[in-house]
Amino acid sequence: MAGDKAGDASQAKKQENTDVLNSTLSIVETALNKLGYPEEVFDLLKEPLRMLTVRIPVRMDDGKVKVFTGYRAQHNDAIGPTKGGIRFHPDVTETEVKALSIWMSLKAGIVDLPYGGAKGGIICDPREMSFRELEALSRGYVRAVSQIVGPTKDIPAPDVFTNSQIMAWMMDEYSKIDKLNNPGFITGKPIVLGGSHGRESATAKGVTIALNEAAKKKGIDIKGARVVIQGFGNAGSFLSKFLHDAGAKVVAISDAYGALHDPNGLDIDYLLDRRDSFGTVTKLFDKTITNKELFELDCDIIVPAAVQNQITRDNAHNIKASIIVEAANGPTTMEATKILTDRDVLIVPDVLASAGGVTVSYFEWVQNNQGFYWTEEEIDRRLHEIMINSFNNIYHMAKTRKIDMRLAAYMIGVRKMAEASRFRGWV
Ligand SMILES: NC(=O)C1=CN([C@@H]2O[C@H](COP(=O)(O)OP(=O)(O)OC[C@H]3O[C@@H](n4cnc5c(N)ncnc54)[C@H](O)[C@@H]3O)[C@@H](O)[C@H]2O)C=CC1
Ligand SMILES: O=C(O)CCC(=O)C(=O)O
Repeated sequence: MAGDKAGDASQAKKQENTDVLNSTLSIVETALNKLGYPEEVFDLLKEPLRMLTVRIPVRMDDGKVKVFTGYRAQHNDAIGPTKGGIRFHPDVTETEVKALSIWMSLKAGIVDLPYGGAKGGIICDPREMSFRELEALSRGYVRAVSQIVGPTKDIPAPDVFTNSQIMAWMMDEYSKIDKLNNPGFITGKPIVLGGSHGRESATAKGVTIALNEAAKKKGIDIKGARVVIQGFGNAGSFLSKFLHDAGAKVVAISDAYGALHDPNGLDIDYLLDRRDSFGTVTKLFDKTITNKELFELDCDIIVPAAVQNQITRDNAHNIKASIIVEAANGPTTMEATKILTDRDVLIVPDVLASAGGVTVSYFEWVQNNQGFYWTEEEIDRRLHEIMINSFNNIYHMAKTRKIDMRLAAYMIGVRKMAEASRFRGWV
């Protein structure tokens, strides 16, 4: 028995930590320690203030009722209402939603929005559901969480496998419950329902700005730079277009089913034309490579824009890029971050690189509240200014403190929330 236990222990030691909540908390704790906050601040921030689990019955097209499980985590509302997307994905877990809500708090801190973080998720596979079933699920989720959300409480938005149509159904359902037309309840809506110009492409635009800044630091010219992008959904597809139009060579893209590679650069406009609404395109091709092979391709820049834990200690040593810009939430493990940083690969962390989405969501909410709408040029100008300042603050802190950009981003992201919690007398 003792021998078995020793074997189990060494096995556990060998396993890489891919628990996103656990990893995030260890960086939050380090950031708070470095900023000189007492342990009680970490104690407050290590769990969402509220975590609601809901069960959503939906009558499916075959006449049977299927009950889905969903979550809404509200991390910290010391600064203002909480904000964050809703994910529809078969792999959603309570732990993942908690981690995602903490990342939202950090993003809001980094780009200095008057929000705390939140996130929602439903365990489902929308790729296998009809339009009608998806509408029923979206409306059911809003009814289930309606007590804790609202334009001055918690404002949802799109994330993986959710889009402006789903936001529209959710807004309509909330407006019925609230007996008011309430566009500020949710962001990422269609423009005709109070959506903002530029929200659909905002995450990718923010990533592009961060990528450009990182390339300047590394002395890489975007024109001709070879870029690999994982994920061809909202973030990945717009990003491929922006980079292609800027003269970069997008040599590979992927979706959940595989990847396409051409060392001479892919025909991005053709692929954009053929992708479906879930960001799937590789199924149309015979010659594909795997998502695993994708990360080991010859290239200058990699952008993971799909799901978490894609760059791990198993592939970090084989990565050839000198810049990684994290459009996805949590794509790189802590061990991989260390391996890559030691190899002088510049990692622009998710909480900075992907903050363009929530920034333009904030603009959408402001426009809904004031009932006066801005042009796309206005949105772009404001987004550029915020992303460039945020990038440079974090880069500067990383350089002066001799730490990686992830820790620097966490230090900047957590500070305002910790201060607001202190002023309120919570800690
Ligand atoms: N949509 C937004 O505004 C924001 C999105 N993000 C993050 O960006 C990432 C992508 O989100 P979206 O583009 O909105 O999602 P999406 O649903 O539009 O697209 C997801 C893409 O990832 C691919 N994918 C899904 N599972 C995969 C897997 N296991 N392996 C490889 N590829 C897989 C899909 O095929 C699709 O191409 C997520 O991590 C999300 O949290 C971050 C900030 C804002
Ligand atoms: O647009 C928003 O409010 C949230 C976007 C989001 O979920 C994210 O940044 O991960």
